[in-house]
Amino acid sequence: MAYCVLPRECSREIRKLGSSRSLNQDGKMVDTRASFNCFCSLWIVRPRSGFHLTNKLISVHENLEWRKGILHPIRRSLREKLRKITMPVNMIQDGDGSSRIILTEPAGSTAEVLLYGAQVVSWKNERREELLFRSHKALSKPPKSIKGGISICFPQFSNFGSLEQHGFARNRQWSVDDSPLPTPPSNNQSTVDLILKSAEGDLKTWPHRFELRLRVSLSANKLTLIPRVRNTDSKAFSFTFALCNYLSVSDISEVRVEGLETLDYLDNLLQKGRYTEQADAITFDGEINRVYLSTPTKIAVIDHEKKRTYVMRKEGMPDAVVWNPWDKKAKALPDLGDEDYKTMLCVDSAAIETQVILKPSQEWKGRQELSTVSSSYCSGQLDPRKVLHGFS
Ligand SMILES: O=P(O)(O)OC[C@H]1O[C@H](O)[C@H](O)[C@@H](O)[C@@H]1O
Repeated sequence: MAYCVLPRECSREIRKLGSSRSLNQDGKMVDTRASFNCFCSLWIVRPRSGFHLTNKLISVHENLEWRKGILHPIRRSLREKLRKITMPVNMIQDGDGSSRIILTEPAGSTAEVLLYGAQVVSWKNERREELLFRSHKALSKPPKSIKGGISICFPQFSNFGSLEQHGFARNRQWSVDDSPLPTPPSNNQSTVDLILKSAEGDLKTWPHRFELRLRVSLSANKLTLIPRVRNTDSKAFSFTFALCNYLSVSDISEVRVEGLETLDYLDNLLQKGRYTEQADAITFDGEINRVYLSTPTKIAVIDHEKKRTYVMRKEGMPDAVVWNPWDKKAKALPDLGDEDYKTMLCVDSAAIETQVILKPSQEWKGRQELSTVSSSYCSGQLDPRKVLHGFS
């Protein structure tokens, strides 16, 4: 059984495709008692409304349509029409009871967000290439979040405090936010707003009432995350925060991070001691686990082998964490494949060194934009001007 959120604007187009029938798991038309037109005009189709959708319906938004009882690649004329309308947000309830939201946009890129932990577990470009790493040994069952994607560290980053590693927000069930940010999402952007409110159980370990919101927006070649924390308590509280981004890279030995040179960092491998980065750019030949402090708003992760550069822009999160476990640590981590360290790099947006302090009713807001560009070479060297300044 699937939940499916359909945009009202799509209904006319889908009506043209449809009949008063639905699809079964094999993509074959089956009779339904109600009319297809009718449920297309609803925003949210819930099981209790009597309509049983299968995940195949989602395929409409993945450039497939059904004709004569089977799925076909979508016709260009229809695709053009769908391009002009706001893109849909689809929520799927999987067999194991977990819920995932699929974001799509006209150029063809997609993202997947779990309600569990508000974790982004997939971001694919228009060529269907996965841009986020996911462990081969990821434990995908709650209460442990999946190792990979983008996870929320709140109210504590890592072990910088007495709570569980990275805080509890990534191990809680979130909901879709029905009072989201007032600014409407812009055109050709697919957005979902999620919320986590303090629960009685968590007040025992972290005695502060809060609302944590996350907006995830997908547009062509760009994934934007906007976290917000509101103090709904009667006393002030403080927290650390991070968006833990597992980037997929072709070979960690060929990766270089620019934008962190000359900065001070706390080295988690050396009792959080403070050091100054001496290298021109960060390259990798062993375990690294550092919190770079007061970083610029733009950081580039250059994957030489793939000729792809991730550009990260961030606001409200002055620090940046760089983590790769390398071979020994990878082997010791139960939910990471032994060789996985070669194809991943964590570069996190974070607020760690200076805790965020919120008085009652105050709100903190961060923003992170991830995009990719093709890396260019000039006599075998990367042109840093292009990477850091030329692709806005
Ligand atoms: O394995 P996780 O709990 O998801 O954490 C993954 C990593 O996140 C951050 O980058 C920390 O600096 C690391 O110390 C930690 O191991």
